[in-house]
Amino acid sequence: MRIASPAIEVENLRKIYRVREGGSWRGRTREIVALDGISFAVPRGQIAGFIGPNGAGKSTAIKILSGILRPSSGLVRVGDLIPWENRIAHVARIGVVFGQRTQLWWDLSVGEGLALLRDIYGVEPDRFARNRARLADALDLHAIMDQSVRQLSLGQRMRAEIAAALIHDPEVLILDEPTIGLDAPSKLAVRAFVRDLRREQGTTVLLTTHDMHDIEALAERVIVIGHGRILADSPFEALRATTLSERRLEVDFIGTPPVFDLPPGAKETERDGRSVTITFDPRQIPAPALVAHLGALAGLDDLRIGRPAIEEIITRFYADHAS
Ligand SMILES: Nc1ncnc2c1ncn2[C@@H]1O[C@H](COP(=O)(O)OP(=O)(O)OP(=O)(O)O)[C@@H](O)[C@H]1O
Repeated sequence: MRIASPAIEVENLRKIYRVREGGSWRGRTREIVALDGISFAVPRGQIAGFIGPNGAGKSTAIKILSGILRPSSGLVRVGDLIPWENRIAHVARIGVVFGQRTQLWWDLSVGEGLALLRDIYGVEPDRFARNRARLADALDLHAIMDQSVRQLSLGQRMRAEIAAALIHDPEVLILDEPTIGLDAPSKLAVRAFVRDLRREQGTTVLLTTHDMHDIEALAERVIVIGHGRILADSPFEALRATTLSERRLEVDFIGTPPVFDLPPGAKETERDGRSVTITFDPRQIPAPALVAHLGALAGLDDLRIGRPAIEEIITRFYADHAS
């Protein structure tokens, strides 16, 4: 049996930018190593998060994957094609959404823009009609089909951008900050759409975002990049587990909290009015044992166990690898 090749393969990818010091053509050149030999593969049908702090090299990698930029060395295959060598065949197989800039034409209506893309990609009329109707339903575009892109709200424009990226049924969708600047309902709509797309069409998705809720909602796997290198590549839950096993217990008392001892593995980190926050390592002291220990205290009113927020996990992860 032939094992299907991954949708995206990246091997030892390097990109070095050469910039002139001081901007003058006579100045000395300086090298910026944006990608320092990254490797990863995304299997067909997976949603992979691609994250990292500012300047990590994400945009550079995405530009190479989209065929916009040539690497200095290394190998990339997207659906068995080398993006910068087979540009025309490559763009027919991928869809790209850049949250920060539009791919549509400002002066055309959404419908006209989709028709232009039909001609550019050579999508047959039947398939175009089916895709247009499906995307208009799923992304709620009917009311804005005749409106020019210039007049759209950011949320409407992002929905139109996603439709434009998918009108030709690409196998791979690259999303670069697809929820940036959107309000909460629009973010939820984009996430729900991407989830359905993967389930119904089996599209492979590479998702770059600084919104960790996008990652938590969508990515089965997270590739973390920093200083042009892969820092981690694992299921999101594994990243959470290796980064931080810490849990938090908030304890409210009816009056002023008493002073109390804690078992090993737990420590008091905050006292505020009637509440005390305790952080603990569940490998040393399981939550039920800690709760039982506190249950004996007088004046106990309420207990809440929580995990650190996802932003905190990622911030600590970046900080641990900052050198
Ligand atoms: N055209 C360019 N010329 C020179 N240096 C560049 C160029 N584009 C990016 N760089 C540099 O390469 C490094 C990686 O940048 P890149 O834009 O890929 O990072 P990023 O992870 O996308 O960051 P962000 O989250 O801020 O968008 C940075 O040091 C950046 O200054």
